[in-house]
Amino acid sequence: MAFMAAAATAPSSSSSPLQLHKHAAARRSAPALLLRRPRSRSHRNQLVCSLDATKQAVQEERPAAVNGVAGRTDCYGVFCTTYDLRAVGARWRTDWCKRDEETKAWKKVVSVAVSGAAGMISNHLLFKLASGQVFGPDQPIALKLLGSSQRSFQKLEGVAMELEDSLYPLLREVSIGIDPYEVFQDVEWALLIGAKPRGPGMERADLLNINGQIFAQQGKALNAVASRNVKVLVVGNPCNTNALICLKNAPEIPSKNFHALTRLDENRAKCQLALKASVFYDKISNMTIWGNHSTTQVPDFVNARIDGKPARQVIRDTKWLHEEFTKTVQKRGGELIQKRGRSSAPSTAVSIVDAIQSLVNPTPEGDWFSSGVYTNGNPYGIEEDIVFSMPCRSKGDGDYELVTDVTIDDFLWERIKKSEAELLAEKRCVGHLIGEGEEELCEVTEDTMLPGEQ
Ligand SMILES: NC(=O)C1=CN([C@@H]2O[C@H](COP(=O)(O)OP(=O)(O)OC[C@H]3O[C@@H](n4cnc5c(N)ncnc54)[C@H](OP(=O)(O)O)[C@@H]3O)[C@@H](O)[C@H]2O)C=CC1
Ligand SMILES: O=C([O-])CC(=O)C(=O)O
Repeated sequence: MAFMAAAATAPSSSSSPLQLHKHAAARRSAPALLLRRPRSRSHRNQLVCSLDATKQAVQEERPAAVNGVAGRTDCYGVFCTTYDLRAVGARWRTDWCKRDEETKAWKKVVSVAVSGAAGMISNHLLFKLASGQVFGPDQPIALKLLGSSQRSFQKLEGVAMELEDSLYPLLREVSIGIDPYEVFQDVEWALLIGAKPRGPGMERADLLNINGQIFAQQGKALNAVASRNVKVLVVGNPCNTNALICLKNAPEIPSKNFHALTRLDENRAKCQLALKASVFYDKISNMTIWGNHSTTQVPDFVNARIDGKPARQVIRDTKWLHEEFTKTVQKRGGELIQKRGRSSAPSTAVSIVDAIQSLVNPTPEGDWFSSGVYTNGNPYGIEEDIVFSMPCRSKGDGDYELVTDVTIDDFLWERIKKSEAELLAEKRCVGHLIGEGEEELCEVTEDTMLPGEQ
């Protein structure tokens, strides 16, 4: 794993951050006064604004920065840059202390792991995370980027360099690696995006198996090294079953902390209702996606509201609701792939932001959001022990409760059961990954499709 540090409050220099680092490293052999860039506000206070700063800095100095090599925990780049205070001068010291004043209200750094960090979705998401858009403008962040192979390590370095060059003040640390046991150390959030796409000729069962292995391993790693209250959002497909595999392999982490992303589907459903009702998106509320993130998902127009009124009072076209709306949402991902040639990435990143924000902010009164969550005592009569998208509310503490005041009519129920059956079939395919039987029990149905597959 390699470390980098945010350039935002680094001293000004005509060198690039990487050059700056090399310069600092070159100076290291001289008995110069070196200061490693501190990572937290309180740490920075100690190092920069107190009289003992320089002494302590010299004691704390880490080994020379080295460009990252997979499997090594060396650091490079501006995140682990050492600074020569005498060279930088008094003016910079003053600025830093002033900045420290400005950041007094900052919270403790939140540590967020992202797998598939060199992929398309992460390409959008990481910059939203680093900017403060997700966790808030007073929330410094450490990003831990996970790739899958030696080959992807170089790509991760490129991603890290772009983060470095973005000068985000809240980005306190970036580390990259390919070993989940290293990358997930003490993380408070794990956004599991990395997964293999289904290749030509690959059976659905093969995809479940290949990606399932990834999520079994990552579940084990989270179980071993992550924060005991880590929140896990599984994006990589098939995300519901991957989330199930992940949580089953992490028995020491509450199952309730695991989510499969169905927020993109919720956003798509809101968009379609807004379009049909000719209202702005923010008028659509109480939108549930039931079930699997697949073409069997059930976008719920029965409980959805438009401008506070039941959707069916505003949209009188029942045929459209039953047929077109449902199918459009179910197949939106596939349609997009046909038009764009690749699966949705920016809108998925936005929906990941929405999903996190729904957990870290209180849900607006009377509203709810959808998430694929573990069915353990659910009030709807859905089979237990699967990951199923359902309506949730949060107090903003990272946790959620299921919403109980929903109506499930025959139309919804019939479709919910179909999605449930699909998830049960997927679960039978991954029995060997969750300690419940053999792969041979796998029988995938025609309906078992990702939104991107048609
Ligand atoms: N739930 C939802 O709503 C949606 C889910 N998705 C799913 O999200 C996933 C990612 O999509 P996208 O970013 O576009 O895909 P990309 O192919 O662009 O990126 C996937 C990334 O995952 C990495 N990866 C593969 N295996 C692992 C592993 N074991 N650990 C860490 N990283 C790994 C790959 O890099 P490398 O192999 O080089 O490490 C690659 O960088 C897909 O499964 C897609 O189907 C997409 C849209 C919506
Ligand atoms: O199938 C995919 O990879 C894309 C996907 O999940 C979606 O767009 O909803």
